[in-house]
Amino acid sequence: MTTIRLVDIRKIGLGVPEPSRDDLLNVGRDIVDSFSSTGFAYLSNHGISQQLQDYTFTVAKGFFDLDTEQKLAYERFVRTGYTGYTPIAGDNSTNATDSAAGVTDLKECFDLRCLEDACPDDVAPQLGPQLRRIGTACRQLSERLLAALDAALGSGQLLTSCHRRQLQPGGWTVLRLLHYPAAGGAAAGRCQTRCGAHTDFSTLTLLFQHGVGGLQVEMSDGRWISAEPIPGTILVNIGDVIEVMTSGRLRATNHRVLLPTSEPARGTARQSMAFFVQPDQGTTVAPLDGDPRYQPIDFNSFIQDKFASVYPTYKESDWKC
Ligand SMILES: O=C(O)CCC(=O)C(=O)O
Ligand SMILES: [Fe+2]
Repeated sequence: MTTIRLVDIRKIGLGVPEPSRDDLLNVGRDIVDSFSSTGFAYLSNHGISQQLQDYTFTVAKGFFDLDTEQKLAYERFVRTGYTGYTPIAGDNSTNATDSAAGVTDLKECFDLRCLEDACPDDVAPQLGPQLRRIGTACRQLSERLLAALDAALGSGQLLTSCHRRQLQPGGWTVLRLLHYPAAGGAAAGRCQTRCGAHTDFSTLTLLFQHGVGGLQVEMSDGRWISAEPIPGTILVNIGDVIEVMTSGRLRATNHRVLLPTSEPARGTARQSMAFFVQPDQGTTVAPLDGDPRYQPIDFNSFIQDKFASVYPTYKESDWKC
């Protein structure tokens, strides 16, 4: 049976001041090995402290527990730009893949695009500072992972050099808090799933799951396997960018979070956090080997088309950070 591998990244984790080239290559190979079977890997000994993660989920919960009107004052693409709050049914993942368009996600989110962006300080004073703290750690870790992948894929400094603006003006990387409310009784309304099946539009995604599982990953034979949270690990997956770069040798894998059908799981809320590592503005992504089956992607247009397909409220205005 295929399972998602666990990769010990201690030698390139944030506990090490500067990883050696050999360690980047060796850990990169282990990660690529895991990606080639499932598109995912659990990373242990990454160096992002449990306390930092736990407190972020506590602060996030405080924000999501606010009144809807207070959260809607920061509605993404309506009251704010790329940093902001997405209400339930405001972003439907499945629409990006066309496979089941019209399916509505029972989730709400808060995204941070640039560290200096305004956050809801009046109603959630801890949210901005905490997102900046964990966002900075995620950026540092992703820089290590990109360097390891560059070494393992033989791409020189290609990945490293097109992700220099993470959470800064000119970058597309984003940190997203997700909250899937309890779905007991009528709460689910017209929502049919927690997060519809999709691939990520990212290069890589770092996913933090807060205790409650439900994430599933599609294998190449069409079976879905569970990606339950493993304490102390971060789950990382490939997005569309790496699939194009490697001409499909590494595939961006479909994944989803279903609404549980039975109690008490249905009545239990779920929280997660995703750090979507995405190329800087102005990047064109092309297959490393020039494979003509994969057309180069202008990432600015690519991501805006994706936003337009998942966000009913998306407008192209002001995409510069
Ligand atoms: O909440 C999760 O575990 C998955 C979320 C996800 O896949 C996404 O937001 O792209
Ligand atoms: Fe995803």
